[in-house]
Amino acid sequence: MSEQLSLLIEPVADADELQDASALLTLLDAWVERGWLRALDRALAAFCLELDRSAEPLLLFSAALVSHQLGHGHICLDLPATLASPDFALSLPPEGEEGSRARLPSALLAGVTLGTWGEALRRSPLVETDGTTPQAPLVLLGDRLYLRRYWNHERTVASSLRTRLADRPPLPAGLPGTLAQLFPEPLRVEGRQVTDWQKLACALAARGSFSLITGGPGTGKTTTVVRLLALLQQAAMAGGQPLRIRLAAPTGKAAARLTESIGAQVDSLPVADAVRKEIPSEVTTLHRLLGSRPDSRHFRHHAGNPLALDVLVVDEASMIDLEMMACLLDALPRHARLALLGDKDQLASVEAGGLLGDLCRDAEGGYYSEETRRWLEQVASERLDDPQLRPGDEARRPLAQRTVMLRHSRRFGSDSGIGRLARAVNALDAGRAREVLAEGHDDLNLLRLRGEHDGALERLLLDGLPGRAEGYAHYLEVLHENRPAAELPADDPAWPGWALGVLRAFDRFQLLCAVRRGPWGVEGLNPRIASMLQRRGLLESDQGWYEGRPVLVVRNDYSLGLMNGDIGIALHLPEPADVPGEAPRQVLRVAFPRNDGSGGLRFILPSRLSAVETVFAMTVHKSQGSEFTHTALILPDTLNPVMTKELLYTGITRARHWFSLIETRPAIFDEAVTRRVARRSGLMDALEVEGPA
Ligand SMILES: Nc1ncnc2c1ncn2[C@@H]1O[C@H](COP(=O)(O)OP(=O)(O)OP(=O)(O)O)[C@@H](O)[C@H]1O
Repeated sequence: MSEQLSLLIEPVADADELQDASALLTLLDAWVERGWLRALDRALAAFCLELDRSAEPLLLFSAALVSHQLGHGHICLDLPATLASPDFALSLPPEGEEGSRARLPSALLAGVTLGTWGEALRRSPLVETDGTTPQAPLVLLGDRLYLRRYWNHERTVASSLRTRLADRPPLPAGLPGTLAQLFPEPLRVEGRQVTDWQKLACALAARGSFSLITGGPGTGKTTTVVRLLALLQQAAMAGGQPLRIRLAAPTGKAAARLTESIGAQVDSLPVADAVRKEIPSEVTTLHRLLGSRPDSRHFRHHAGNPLALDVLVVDEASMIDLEMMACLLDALPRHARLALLGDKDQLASVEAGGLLGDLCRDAEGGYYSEETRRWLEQVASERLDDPQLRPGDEARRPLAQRTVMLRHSRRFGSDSGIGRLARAVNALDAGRAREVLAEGHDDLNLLRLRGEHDGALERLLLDGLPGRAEGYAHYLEVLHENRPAAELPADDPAWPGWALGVLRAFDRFQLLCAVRRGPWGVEGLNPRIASMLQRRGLLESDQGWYEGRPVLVVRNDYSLGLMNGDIGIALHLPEPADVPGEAPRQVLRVAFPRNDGSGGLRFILPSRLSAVETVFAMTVHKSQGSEFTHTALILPDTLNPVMTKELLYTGITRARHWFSLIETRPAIFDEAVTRRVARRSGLMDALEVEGPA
């Protein structure tokens, strides 16, 4: 054991890292060695000490923590939240090290108060507090400490949104008539006429140059946006000038899914063919839209070279991080309309600063001003009498006037087990969630494991829910049973047809994990599942590259056309024969969907893939933007900071038809339901005035 580690494990009674900079750096070194901090976090503290040799240890510690928080998706260090519960707020000890006896942030911060912390930061020349030290690497805004770059991003986003929120572009001509044309029938849910939020969302989005449409799975976000585009395009074409419309999503997988669902919806729009033709169904990734350049954080499109478009719709907006949003707003022409769609209750982006949850803070209550409410009721012929709605004031809540929450799920109605469970979890109601699990819904399945080697796990993962839902044996059976004859030439369409069938079959089941490490994390379960499948005779091997290995791309690779989140499967495929007439040689290649809406595939040699992981088990974070016919979520047997209701909600709502919850210890689920992600940013403070409307 290194000397630094032993220092950690035996807490030194009078060691006070907050009195001595070198003691602090030694402690940070030890945290880096344990994987508690990134080397980058420690380097920032050291850099601050280089800039100011007399920097106080508390300042250095704060710098390391700001950087650490960025790695956990928080764009700033929230001082009061950190002091209230240091270890939870900082996610230390990290996943897999629960119960560690190491020195914890709570021990270090025990004697620190909000007052003394703020004073220490304000005393430092490295912290800007009032705009007079533009070179300072850190910025303190109220009780939030930022790295300057992220503070700049937050300011860019806030100021661009403020400008857009104040815009009143000309209303599309004949708006009430077009709304009635696109929504011909009043909305009835369970026999009762209710407010048609889709129609209201179209109206609000047509009114401004920025709008937010949030809703859970199947609430009609895609339907709404297609009708919005029809509305805008019909009006523009009547004026002789079609709009340039672009659609985008944060990941390739989400873009592919949306391309498919938008295509189907555009076909059934009640508008003239000419209008329908001017509504695109191809959805691109944000990186492609902005023109990403290899090895650079900068995009081809920016304020100096704006995007050539009039309307931009971005789906799965919960996955957009702050930096991407800043780049997007920068590249958006001043006159263009932007609509963001997503589910505010999902986990935010892994990158720092998930925005959607923040921006939709008021969505539940509506907070429409009297003027907005009257305009909406008039233009859409709808009544806004939902008891959840609260009155608002445009000056205090300008964003609320551009936000609509869709409230009726057509996929998960009131009797759907998945829908009921998702709603209970979302409401942080553990008791209700337990009741739903016990109600015996056909689309829900609860498996409580009796120990690590309970055979029920293998049965569920391989065979699914017999007679109802598939497990992993299914796609391998498709692989083996539908394999084309070996003598078919390499260019025979049977090969891509087979590969596509295997990929589709794989989509029918996915195991999700809350954590990466340990026996119940992806690292423990991936090799276990491969060996289960090999023992069944469904895989030829469970090591290295083998036929049937499913892989997840974990980094964009523009040269191969692969995006983070793409899933491929290794298959033996024929090479063109060297000698005509000879049987083709079989080579292992990985089949990936093209994800461009074409339904095509690309086949890549395993040796060319550098950033892929086996994906029998996938983290919930990585599953965002995807849906699987049967989704199983396995929870670990210890609680850790990632276990929150957002994680559970995101996992549950990845299920299209069946959801299985696998518990390794019961209390973990109940505990996690009551905990929520506290993302800290100052964005809403910059946009809206807190307090009663
Ligand atoms: N106004 C409507 N009238 C009839 N059917 C609708 C309407 N809105 C939505 N649907 C149907 O409900 C289903 C879900 O709608 P949609 O795909 O638009 O929801 P979504 O919120 O985008 O879903 P997801 O969670 O998959 O992103 C679709 O089958 C769609 O055709």
